[in-house]
Amino acid sequence: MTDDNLVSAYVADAELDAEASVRPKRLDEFIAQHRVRDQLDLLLKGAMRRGSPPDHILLSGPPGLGKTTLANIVAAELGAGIRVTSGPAIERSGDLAAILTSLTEGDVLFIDEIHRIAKPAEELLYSAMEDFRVDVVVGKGPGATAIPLDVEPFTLVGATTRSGLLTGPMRDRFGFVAHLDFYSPADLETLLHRSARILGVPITDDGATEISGRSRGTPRIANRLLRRVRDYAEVRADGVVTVTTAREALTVYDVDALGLDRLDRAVLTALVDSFRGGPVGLSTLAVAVGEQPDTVEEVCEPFLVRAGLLARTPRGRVATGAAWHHLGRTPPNGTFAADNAPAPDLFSIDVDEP
Ligand SMILES: Nc1ncnc2c1ncn2[C@@H]1O[C@H](COP(=O)(O)OP(=O)(O)OP(=O)(O)O)[C@@H](O)[C@H]1O
Ligand SMILES: [Mg+2]
Repeated sequence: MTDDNLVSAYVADAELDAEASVRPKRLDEFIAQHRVRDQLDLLLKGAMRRGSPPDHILLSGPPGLGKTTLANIVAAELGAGIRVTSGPAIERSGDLAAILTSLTEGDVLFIDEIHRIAKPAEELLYSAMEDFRVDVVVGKGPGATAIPLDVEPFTLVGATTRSGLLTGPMRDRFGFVAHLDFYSPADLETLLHRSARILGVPITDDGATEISGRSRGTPRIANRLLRRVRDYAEVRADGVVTVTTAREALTVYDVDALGLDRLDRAVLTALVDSFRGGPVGLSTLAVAVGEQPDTVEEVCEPFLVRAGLLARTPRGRVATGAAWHHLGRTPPNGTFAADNAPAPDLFSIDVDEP
């Protein structure tokens, strides 16, 4: 992972091990998201009392907020085995049938990115979810026969960052749907203290506050910034993560006080300095920062919009008053939101569906 995507919500392969070391294993270690936690707690305890698997569970929400973590927690709380696969990995319905028929009673089947599952496999999944059986077609052409096979009662846990792309029939087959929201800075502070304890990193309260404010409401980013600040504190200071080491480290890594990285700031600076705040078209803006329009649109804009720094209007991209202020400039009169209304609540806006 390069410095440039230190605040990306997506996980890099190289950091999977680092993530696993701080991943909560049980529901009571899972920070915040109290509503989801309470509901899950009831669902799982109810099922265990009855001695039958709980309803199928759909977890939706932006990357890095804890869907995979919760899927594993569900299995751990049930004392069940877990099989893990993903929508893109299931290319043929036969692949899925093989997985389903090998499940043992009570297993959890976790399908990540379930919105990307191929259509024939999705249809097979319907009957497995509903009736715990699948029809496996053997042979081709007129001689093909469908052999019904039983599937042991199991719980499907599906995860998606794009719940809007799920088909209606798919969504209807989940008895429990949980939507994960962005975390408040206070929740991320709690999370950072927990991770620091596990990693054996001394951290002060103001150090945690400093990092939490730059983490874009996302646990994955908070943990990643903590690892980088730890490096800095160990190499350039006495190993303690304080407000000072956090600030210095994140300056080195180019993550600013709002969690914007170099490209985010380049976009805002171009908008403000070269286009007087806009409106300006996406492709013109992308050329100005030397990036592909897709990168600007998909990597930078979602957070800039959520943070109330950039607006997409029919005439193009516009810097808000908050963006001018963030760059230390005074917005001219008439700037979009130049009255500088309070920044929108960063953590309650649903950006699941672009
Ligand atoms: N509520 C939480 N409490 C503590 N740590 C958390 C919490 N939520 C997420 N994390 C941490 O954040 C990291 C990312 O979480 P996770 O992998 O579950 O995200 P995800 O929603 O599955 O992301 P993606 O959409 O990219 O698959 C994990 O390493 C986990 O340690
Ligand atoms: Mg995941």
